Amino acid sequence: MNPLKNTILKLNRLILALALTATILTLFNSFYSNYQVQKEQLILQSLESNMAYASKLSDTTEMFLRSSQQQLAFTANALSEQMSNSVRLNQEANRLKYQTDSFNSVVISNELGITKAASPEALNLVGVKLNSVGTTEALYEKKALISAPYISSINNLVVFMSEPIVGRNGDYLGFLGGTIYLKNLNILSEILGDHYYENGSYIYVVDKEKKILYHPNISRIGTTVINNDGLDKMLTQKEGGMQLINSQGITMLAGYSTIASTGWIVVTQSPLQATLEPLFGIMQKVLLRTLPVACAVFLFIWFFARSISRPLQQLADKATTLNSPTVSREIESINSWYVESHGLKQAMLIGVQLLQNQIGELKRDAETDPLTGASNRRALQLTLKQQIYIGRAFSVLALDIDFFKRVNDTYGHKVGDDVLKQLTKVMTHFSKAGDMVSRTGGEEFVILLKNERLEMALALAEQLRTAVANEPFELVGNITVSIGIAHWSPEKPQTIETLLALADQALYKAKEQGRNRCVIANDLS
Ligand SMILES: Nc1nc2c(ncn2[C@@H]2O[C@H](COP(=O)(O)OP(=O)(O)OP(=O)(O)O)[C@@H](O)[C@H]2O)c(=O)[nH]1
Repeated sequence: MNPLKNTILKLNRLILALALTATILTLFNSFYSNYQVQKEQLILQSLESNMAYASKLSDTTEMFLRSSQQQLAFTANALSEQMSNSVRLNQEANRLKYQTDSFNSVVISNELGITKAASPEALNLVGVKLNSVGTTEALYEKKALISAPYISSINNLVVFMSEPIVGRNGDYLGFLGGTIYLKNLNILSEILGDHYYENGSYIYVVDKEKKILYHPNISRIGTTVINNDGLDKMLTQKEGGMQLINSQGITMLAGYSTIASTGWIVVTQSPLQATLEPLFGIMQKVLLRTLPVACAVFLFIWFFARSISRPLQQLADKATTLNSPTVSREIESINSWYVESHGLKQAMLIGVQLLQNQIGELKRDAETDPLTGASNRRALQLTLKQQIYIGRAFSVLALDIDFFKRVNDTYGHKVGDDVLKQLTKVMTHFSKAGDMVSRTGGEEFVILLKNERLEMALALAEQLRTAVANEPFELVGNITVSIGIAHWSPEKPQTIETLLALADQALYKAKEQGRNRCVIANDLS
């Protein structure tokens, strides 16, 4: 087992991991960016609509205040010669109170602050000297005023609007005042309350001292806003939008606008959480739309990466079986469709060719006798093994030159070598395809004959012996050989050693019997 296989990641898996990681990261990135963009968009939209709303409401309130002030101014002017006419004063007070919804109550006071007329009359203020913040300020300032909120003499939280009454000669004759009861149904609550909407959004109005003039929660009217991290900025910047945490600790998206004549600030705000509520649905849609594309991208990357890795993997597989005889053909059939894999394939093919040539050469060297070119004993052993393994009958001829020593002694070793080479040629000429001529010793040879019958082997041996005897060898003339014949058959199987020993024995007999002859071995077993 290859231990590397357990520790090193397979290219296929790496590619799969790469494709998966790339897809997930892309999906996550697109999802996250989308989420951020959508969130910012929703926040921006909410801020803008709250700003527009606050601006519109502050304009409306400003218009109302101006028109109320004009009404007071007009009436005050009309009363400049009527201060002693209590009937007329009452009429004007009632007209101002009932003709419009501008004021919850109306008072007309003289230059000493004593009430000359009041509406509604049930207040019973006529003849009373008013000491409230609004009336005192009106008497003191003697000009058109809108007061800060305060608790009135009849215990109402109010804002007091007043206009001085001036005689023809410029004498100060008193003032005409209209009161807005902040905690009761009033013109402000009508203007602002109409626009109150659900989902936690609301409108409130504060004055410069952060005192609440209008709030959908009546109990908060008249209280001072604390723990609101945005209000200070609103007071300095007059108009705009911001994210803030309100006094209840809720994150709000607020639009604000200052009413120019009073410095009051109209704030319209919506909870961040409510604003972002549609985000979940939007992101679900985004996910549903992105997912199929992401899957397609994943499949594409995976398929493409696999196509890139396939030839490399196939070449790597083949690299482990370079000694296989079919490896060249198998490498050839690999589809190397891009330059690098093609280069690798060519390099492997050249390598395999070189390797196989060298293996072939080494094999030949290892199995060949260098002098005669015949097979050596090792090659003979291998072929005999194969032959026995196949189980088909065959014969072996053990052949030895007669009196070869004399040849050497007479003509020299070199001539002896030439005789050995020429004899090998004669034997090769007589052997058929598949037969094998091998040199097993100095001047000893073994011929493997793959014919099945012993008689055939004997006949061939005789022909060979005769041919050698008739063959002229240069300088030496004629030589003879003796041959021992042994046979192997599946019916009488023998080991290689026994078979060769039998052939040698037969050869020995041939020598004994006078040489230049063929002898069949007796069965030793
Ligand atoms: N030239 C040459 N001679 C060899 C080689 N190998 C062995 N010989 C010689 O072969 C001769 C064999 O001699 P012997 O074993 O006495 O046999 P022989 O003279 O052939 O006599 P018999 O076999 O009994 O007929 C020896 O002189 C060896 O030196 C070789 O490679 N080249």
